[in-house]
Amino acid sequence: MINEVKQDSFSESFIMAVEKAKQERTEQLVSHTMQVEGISSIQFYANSCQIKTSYRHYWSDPKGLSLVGIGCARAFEYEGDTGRFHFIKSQWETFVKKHSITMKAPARGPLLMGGFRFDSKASKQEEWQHFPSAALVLPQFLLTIDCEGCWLTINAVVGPDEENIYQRIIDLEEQRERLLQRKAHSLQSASALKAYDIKGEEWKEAVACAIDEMAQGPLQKIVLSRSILAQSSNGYDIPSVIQKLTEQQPNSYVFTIERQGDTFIGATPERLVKREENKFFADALAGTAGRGKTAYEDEQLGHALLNDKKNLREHAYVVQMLKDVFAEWCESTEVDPYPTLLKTKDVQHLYTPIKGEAKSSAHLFDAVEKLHPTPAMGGTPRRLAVERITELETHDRGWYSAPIGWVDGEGNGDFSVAIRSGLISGHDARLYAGCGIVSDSHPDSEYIETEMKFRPMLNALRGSR
Ligand SMILES: C=C(O[C@H]1C=CC=C(C(=O)O)[C@@H]1O)C(=O)O
Ligand SMILES: [Mg+2]
Repeated sequence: MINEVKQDSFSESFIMAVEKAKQERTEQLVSHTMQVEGISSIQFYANSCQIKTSYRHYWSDPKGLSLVGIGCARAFEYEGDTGRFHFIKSQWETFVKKHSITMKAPARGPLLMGGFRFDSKASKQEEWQHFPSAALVLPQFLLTIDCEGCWLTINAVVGPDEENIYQRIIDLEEQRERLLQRKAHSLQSASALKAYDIKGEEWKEAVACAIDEMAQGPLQKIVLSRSILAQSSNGYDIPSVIQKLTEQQPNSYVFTIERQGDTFIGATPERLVKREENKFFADALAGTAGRGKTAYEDEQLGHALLNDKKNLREHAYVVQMLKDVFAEWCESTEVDPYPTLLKTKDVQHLYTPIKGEAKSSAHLFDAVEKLHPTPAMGGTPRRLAVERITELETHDRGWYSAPIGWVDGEGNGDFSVAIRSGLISGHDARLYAGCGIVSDSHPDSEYIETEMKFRPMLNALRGSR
């Protein structure tokens, strides 16, 4: 990897890499990171609308890390129905080794952003056509904002037969200047948003059917989701929607994955797994109540949730699964004995974080594969629940409730599960929300729970506060 830190040495690094590629007859990675000032992640994203590209990624976590990836220096994609996690892992490991990638700090420098489809075996519907079974991208431009500052990385892969070198450098430098322009993005709200229920009654019937099935076993829990369609006559201004989500959902991971003009976007409160060297972190987040209108009412609702048998059962399946999986590859695991509450603007959840120290060099993608889907997204037993989801749901989940996130050149990274989300294409936004169904669930109250879970996206699309 040719990586210079001098502020304006990108063109030198690029030329050196081309020379090396010609000498060694093999491709080279140029990755150039420099500190920048005075640009916000949303401004950067908004500026990227002037650049023609099929790939845009946004990620911000509740602790203050933001990543914006624009363009694609290399795509790692897989469309098959088995082995996708292993495929992506080995391709990225080979790439990292070949280019001797090292990081200056986690998430500053070469990293992948993207994710996976919920179920690689389920048949894909038209609306998800641009979203493969696995798709992670090394962005051409990456903005990293962390607690220490703001960095811009330019990544480019050059080959031995590279031509028009100077033109490529000029183009990249011009794009960099455009991305860093400091003019405030004027926020827009989508006017006249209309939301349509899709097959709501059918969904309740599917929930009732799952409850009946549980009486006979072996199905113990299943997460069933539904979809609604929101339409706006103006279309949507994605940077404005991101801005609303970050303002309204500070306890969530705000993300977008844009591919060929379609944008998968959301604000999820649920981490799947994070790796920091040999430490792994995961969240059990399942069991839901609404928020109160007053502090007193809110506390009452939270207290009732912490003592509600049905919600505690929904939650316990997730905690048990995380414990079992962590026990396989961690030598020590820490998990609280009782759940606490995690509150977002619209709902409160039962929450149990889990932490483990890996025995040996476990890879983040191995953890993602073992954990996905947890019983907060799929059910128990896992394989049966996923099969029944395909049969009982009437829409294609696509990337909803699937692992999305980032991984860097040293294997550190963070994946969440893409809930409280929707797929925007032109004037249409398809939103998704699901609920953990157990034997003492009631279709009508689960329906109300999905209505609460649609609110974060509906409010952000409307631009309301
Ligand atoms: C599947 C979703 O939520 C999951 C995460 C937290 C709480 C859940 C619940 O209480 O049912 C769900 O398991 C969704 O928001 O679409
Ligand atoms: Mg629930």
